[in-house]
Amino acid sequence: MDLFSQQEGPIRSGFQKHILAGGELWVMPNFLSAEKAAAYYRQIKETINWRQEKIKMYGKTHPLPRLTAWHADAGYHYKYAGILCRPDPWTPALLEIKQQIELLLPRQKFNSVLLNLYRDGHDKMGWHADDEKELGVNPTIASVSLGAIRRFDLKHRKNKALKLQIALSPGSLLLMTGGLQHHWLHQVPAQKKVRAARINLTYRKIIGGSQP
Ligand SMILES: O=C(O)CCC(=O)C(=O)O
Ligand SMILES: [Fe+2]
Repeated sequence: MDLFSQQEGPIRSGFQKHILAGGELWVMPNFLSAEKAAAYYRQIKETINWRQEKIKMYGKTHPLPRLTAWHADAGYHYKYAGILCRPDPWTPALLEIKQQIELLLPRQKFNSVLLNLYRDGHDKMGWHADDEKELGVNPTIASVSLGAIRRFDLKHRKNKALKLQIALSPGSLLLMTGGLQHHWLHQVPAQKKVRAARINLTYRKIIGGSQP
């Protein structure tokens, strides 16, 4: 049994299945055409109210090394790294992309998206798992990449020999599901030679809308 076990044919064959040690990672490199990906990149970069969040570590505050935004159905707040995100409403582009992903995954509906803007190769995201309790057990997370190609690394939490590096190109769709968040960590490392910006959209399903 895996994410596409009841679904043969063109949808499944558009995906590369990468790992299966306790979790599943699927990549569809050509989810969006190059033209569509470029148009969404421009549109999203310009229309989103990007925020510079700060995190507190050892009593000191640091700016997050990327800009972020949180768009969701009304009432779906999200808390990570001590940051409380109040939802902004869906924009047409974010909703359109969500619907295109849901066509591939008929049993999965998302109610939120976390946006990350890596302004250049200095911006990054450290090792973590998307294992907040609001996502439930074994969540399916759908991640769309736009703009610059960046590296995406995964490592198994216990078995140091299990690791994977992939390049996420614009227009690609990556799915993380099964026990992946439980058994693996992921990161987007700095790549200081990269000059261009990258936008990443991670669609999620938050369980139980919470008011702060
Ligand atoms: O930028 C990416 O590809 C990863 C983003 C991510 O891991 C997250 O938002 O939790
Ligand atoms: Fe993540």
